Amino acid sequence: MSSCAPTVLRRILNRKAEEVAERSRSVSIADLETMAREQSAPRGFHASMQARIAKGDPAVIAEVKKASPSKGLLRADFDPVAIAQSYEKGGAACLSVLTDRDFFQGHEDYLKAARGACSLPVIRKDFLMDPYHITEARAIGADCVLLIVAALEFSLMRDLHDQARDLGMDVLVEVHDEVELEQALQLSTPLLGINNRNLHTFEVSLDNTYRLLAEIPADKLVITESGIHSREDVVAMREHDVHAFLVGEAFMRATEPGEQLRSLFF
Ligand SMILES: O=C(O)c1ccccc1NCC(=O)[C@H](O)[C@H](O)COP(=O)(O)O
Repeated sequence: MSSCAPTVLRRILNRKAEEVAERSRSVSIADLETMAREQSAPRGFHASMQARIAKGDPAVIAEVKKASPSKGLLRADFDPVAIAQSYEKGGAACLSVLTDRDFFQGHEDYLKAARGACSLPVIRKDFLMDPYHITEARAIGADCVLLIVAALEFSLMRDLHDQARDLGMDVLVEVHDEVELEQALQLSTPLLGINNRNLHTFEVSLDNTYRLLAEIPADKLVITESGIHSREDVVAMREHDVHAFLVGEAFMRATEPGEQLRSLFF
């Protein structure tokens, strides 16, 4: 492969732009707005995380993720309803559901099914890059959306943030390095994710969280994302005063994802 080959993040974003064009030909933004208004009120994603931390517990966002570009298929026996119920029983604060179809084998229906099967708030985990995506997120029932700084121009990211907030959703803004962090801190959302995975190279290092922590004001709720696999990882993060986690693979590979959550975190 030539060094000029697009990274997986670039390929995902190119596909997302095509997807918005395709989808808006079959479902108009006006139709999505109607569907969004018909949804039950958003469940408080930030509030659920805060409540766990206030009790001294870890706040775990448990991910419903069938496959990934870096690891391929994670779970052949994939039932979003059973997974959501298992996570709730295991002590999750919130769910993250991958809705991207082409790279993660996700689906919007998985979010609807998972949210309908439990009482937890749910983030739409996808590569959202258009106002259409934000309205669509609320229309399928999402309580929170992910905005990835590496994927968005700042002014677009700010507009998507404001749109999501106007729709009553929380926003998790995700960074990987210092430059991205500077942009993320210009948004008012309290939810700040540090991804330990470089989305261009797939390299994962928990040191990424430790390095960026010092630059983050105390009013932000820091969530460490990706590459958490053991109780030792959890203990080390908590020793650094990181109490919120987004975990996918380590749970998805377990027979009973919620039991795995409990054994890693409680
Ligand atoms: O997981 C991937 O391979 C991936 C590749 C390219 C862009 C994003 C990717 N993952 C998204 C995530 O951030 C993770 O699903 C999430 O943080 C959980 O990570 P893990 O616990 O390592 O499954």
